[in-house]
Amino acid sequence: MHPLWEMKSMAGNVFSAYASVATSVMLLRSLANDIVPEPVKSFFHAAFSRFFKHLLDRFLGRQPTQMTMVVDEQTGIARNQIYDAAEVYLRTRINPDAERLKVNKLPKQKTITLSMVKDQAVEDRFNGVDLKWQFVLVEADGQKGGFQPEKRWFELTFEKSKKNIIVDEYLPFVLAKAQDIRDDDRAVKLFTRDCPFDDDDDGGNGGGGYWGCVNLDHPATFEKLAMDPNLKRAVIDDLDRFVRRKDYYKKVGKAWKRGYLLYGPPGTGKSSLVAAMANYLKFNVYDLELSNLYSNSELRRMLLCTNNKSIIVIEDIDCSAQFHDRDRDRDKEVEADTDDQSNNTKLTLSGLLNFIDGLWSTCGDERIIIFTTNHREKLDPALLRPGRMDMHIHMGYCTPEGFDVLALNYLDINDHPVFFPEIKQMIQQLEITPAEIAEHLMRSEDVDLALQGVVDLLKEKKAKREELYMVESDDAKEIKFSGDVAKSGKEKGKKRNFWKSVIKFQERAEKTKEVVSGGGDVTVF
Ligand SMILES: Nc1ncnc2c1ncn2[C@@H]1O[C@H](COP(=O)(O)OP(=O)(O)OP(=O)(O)O)[C@@H](O)[C@H]1O
Ligand SMILES: [Mg+2]
Repeated sequence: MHPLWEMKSMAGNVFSAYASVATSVMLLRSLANDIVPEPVKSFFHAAFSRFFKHLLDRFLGRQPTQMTMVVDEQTGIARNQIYDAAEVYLRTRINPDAERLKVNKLPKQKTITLSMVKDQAVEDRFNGVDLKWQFVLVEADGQKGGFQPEKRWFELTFEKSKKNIIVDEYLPFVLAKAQDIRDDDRAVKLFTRDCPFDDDDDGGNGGGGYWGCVNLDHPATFEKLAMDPNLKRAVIDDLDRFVRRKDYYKKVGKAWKRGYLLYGPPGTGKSSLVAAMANYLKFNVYDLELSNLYSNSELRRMLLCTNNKSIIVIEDIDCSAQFHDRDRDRDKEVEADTDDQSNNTKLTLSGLLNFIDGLWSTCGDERIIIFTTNHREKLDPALLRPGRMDMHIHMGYCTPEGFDVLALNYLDINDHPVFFPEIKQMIQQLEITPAEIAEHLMRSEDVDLALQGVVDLLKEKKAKREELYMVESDDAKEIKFSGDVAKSGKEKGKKRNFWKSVIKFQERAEKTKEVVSGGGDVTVF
């Protein structure tokens, strides 16, 4: 056959095949039209068109359909939480090789932060979805008529079909992550009643008018604490368990709070342990001085003005004279109740305990309450009852292991061939506090001189103790109270308030900073 005829007949075949397929499709369509209900039809129609569009995009090498969400800095007059969270979160996503970055540090921030510059983009990936954030900034403009303030927003671009994942999972993830980062960077605050400042500008009601606060820049950490390693581990584990058990507390119907009683001689690190706990958990500390309070209602008001994620510390609970006899307290309350003055009863132990157990249980999360005492034996049994304080922590005299921690902390040394064995041997035989040793370790920058100071201190102590033994049989009691413990100032009622000294120290540091930076132009508050 002539090739031209051959082509013609092939074209004819193709045409007739196409015509028959088209007829069948039309037939099927009209059949389907009659049988399949309208909603099902439109569902399949949308699904098929999406599928074919996707195939076509793939085939032509086109990007799948993207969508962009605009995250404005403000929503109306309020700040947009997603914008703020994105700003914080994206710091962790910025490519460190970027050619331009913004660098910031606020006065109360602990670390320097990097942030995006105008038009910078940051890529992210979440559950297999690729995302791109872009920071857009339109500078303030006073040229064309009215003043246009600076406008900032983020544009978040991703594959359109993943919108639900972004809204339901990714953005909540960004919000939570940003909160974690903020918590990490947050300076721990110390609240006391008569603090001269109130620099609590974080928008919370942590002060509530009753408390003044400063940043707690105390360097205490668990690593620096000289205490029994097993006990230290147990305390850290207990804190970890406490903070991660929110749901558990809810399930068993218990308030999410925990109580610790720290006891031991003066200078063994009880207050330092509280500061270490606060730094570890990033919880604020409220120093509740009971001697300043006169009624249960005042106490209740103060406690209600404390924030979640906080430690309330009541130092030297044994020194609060009114807290010795609970029965007497109860009698007083009954009297007051009959006078119809129940809200203004005198401050009592039962008032405190009731508040901790009752009212407070229903308002407030993640609270830790810590009592410290030098004399556990003097405490009201109500405080010691099992279940009242969840953990009793004994801070004891310095041990050889404790000395290792102190030497590393104060002198940066792990060992010393001459002094270490001698010091450790004497420490084992004596009752000496970490505070006393720390004080001597700080006396010189010269390692040998500092260690020699500790040896002299220990020898002196040893000699005194031997002297004490020699006369003990005559009149033990009298001699004991003329010894070191009595001279510590504690027994004489001149106890130094740890938290006030922290504030004083920080005040002094601030003033020194002003002198250095202000060239003599000092402002004294
Ligand atoms: N266990 C310790 N580890 C490290 N340093 C300690 C320890 N105990 C005391 N110190 C040092 O001694 C100082 C005083 O300790 P701290 O105020 O914590 O003792 P305390 O037990 O609270 O005493 P007090 O019963 O008098 O309140 C601390 O600032 C710290 O430098
Ligand atoms: Mg103390």
